[in-house]
Amino acid sequence: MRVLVFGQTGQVAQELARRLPAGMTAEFLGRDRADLSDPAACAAAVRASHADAVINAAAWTAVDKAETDEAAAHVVNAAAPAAMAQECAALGLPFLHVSTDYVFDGAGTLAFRPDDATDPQNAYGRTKRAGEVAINDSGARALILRTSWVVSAHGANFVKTMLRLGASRDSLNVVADQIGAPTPAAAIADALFTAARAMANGQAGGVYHFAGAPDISWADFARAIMAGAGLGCAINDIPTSDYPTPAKRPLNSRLDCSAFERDFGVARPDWQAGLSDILYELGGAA
Ligand SMILES: NC(=O)C1=CN([C@@H]2O[C@H](COP(=O)(O)OP(=O)(O)OC[C@H]3O[C@@H](n4cnc5c(N)ncnc54)[C@H](OP(=O)(O)O)[C@@H]3O)[C@@H](O)[C@H]2O)C=CC1
Ligand SMILES: Cc1cn([C@H]2C[C@H](O)[C@@H](COP(=O)(O)OP(=O)(O)O[C@H]3O[C@@H](C)C(=O)[C@@H](O)[C@H]3O)O2)c(=O)[nH]c1=O
Repeated sequence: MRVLVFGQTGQVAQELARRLPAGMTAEFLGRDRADLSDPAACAAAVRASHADAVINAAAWTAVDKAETDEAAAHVVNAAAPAAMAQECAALGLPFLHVSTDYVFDGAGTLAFRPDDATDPQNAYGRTKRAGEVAINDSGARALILRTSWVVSAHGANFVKTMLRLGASRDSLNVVADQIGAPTPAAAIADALFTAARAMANGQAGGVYHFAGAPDISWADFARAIMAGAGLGCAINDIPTSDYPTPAKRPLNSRLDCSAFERDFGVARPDWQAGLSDILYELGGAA
C-alpha cells in the first residue's frame, strides 16, 4: 500500500516516517514540494502521486500568530485540505486529515464527542474548523482525526518548552484551569496508519477523536515533565486570566475518543509512557 503524506518536518509527519508499517510505502511532501499556501499545487500533487491513500499532516499550528494572519492560516488549514480532499474524491482515494480540540468552545467539564457542536474561540480553531467543513463537503471518503496537545522529541511543543525553561528557572507559572490530554505524535502516526489501512480496505471515514489519557491540566503536565526530566523547577498553578495570550484557549479540551476505539480498535494512548519515551529520546530522563 502506498501513502502520500503532506508534511515532512512536523511532529506527526516525522513520526509517520519513523513508524511506517511493513507492507506500506510513503512519500512525504515538505513545503518545498507542496506549499499549502498553493491549494492547486496540493491537488496536483495528489493527482500525480498514484497513492492508495492521502494523509495531511501539515498545518499552520502557530496559534497566536494566526490571530494576526488569519487569512494566510485559512489558506493552509482550510483551502489546501479542501483541494486535497476534492482531488481524493475525484480519484476515489481515502483522505485522512488531522484536526484539533480547538474547534470547540471549551465550555463545561464533559468530554466533547465528535458530533458535538463546534464553536472555535480563536483564529487557528476557526481555520481548522473551516478545513473540516470543506473536507466533509468534498465528497471524499475522509477521516478527520481531532487530537490535542501533541508532543514529541522533535519540533516545537509544550514538553520542549518546559524543558528549556525548567533548565534555567527555579519556578514557572502554568495555567491550571485548562484541562485536556497530551497526545504523543507517535501514537497519532500509528492511529493514522491503522485507519489508512482500514479505509483502503473499504471502511468508512468520519469525524473521530483521538487523544492521550488521562486528562490533565497544563500545570500538572508541566509538573510531570519536570519530574520525569529530574528538573527541580517548581510549577505554580495560575488561572488562565494570569497568562494573557493573543489567542483565547479553551478551558475544557477533553475529547471523547470511544468511537475511534470502537470503529478502528485503537485505544487512547497513555501519555505518561509517551512522555518517558520522549524524555529518553531527548536524553533528559532522570
Ligand atoms: N501541535 C499540536 O499541539 C496539535 C496539532 N494538531 C494538528 O495536528 C496536525 C499535525 O501537527 P504537528 O505535527 O504538531 O505540526 P507541527 O507544528 O509540528 O508542524 C507543522 C507542519 O506543517 C508544515 N507547514 C506549515 N505551513 C505549511 C505550508 N504553507 N506548506 C507546507 N507545509 C506547511 C510545517 O512545515 P515547515 O517546517 O516547512 O514550516 C510542518 O511540517 C496539524 O493538522 C495540527 O493542526 C492538533 C492538535 C494539537
Ligand atoms: C510556556 C507557558 C505556557 N503556558 C500556557 C499557555 C497555554 O495556555 C498552555 C499551552 O501552551 P502552548 O503554547 O503549548 O499552547 P498552544 O500552542 O495553544 O497548544 C495548542 O496547539 C495547537 C496547535 C493545538 O491544536 C492544541 O491542541 C494545543 O496543543 O500553557 C503557561 O501557563 N505558562 C508557560 O510558561
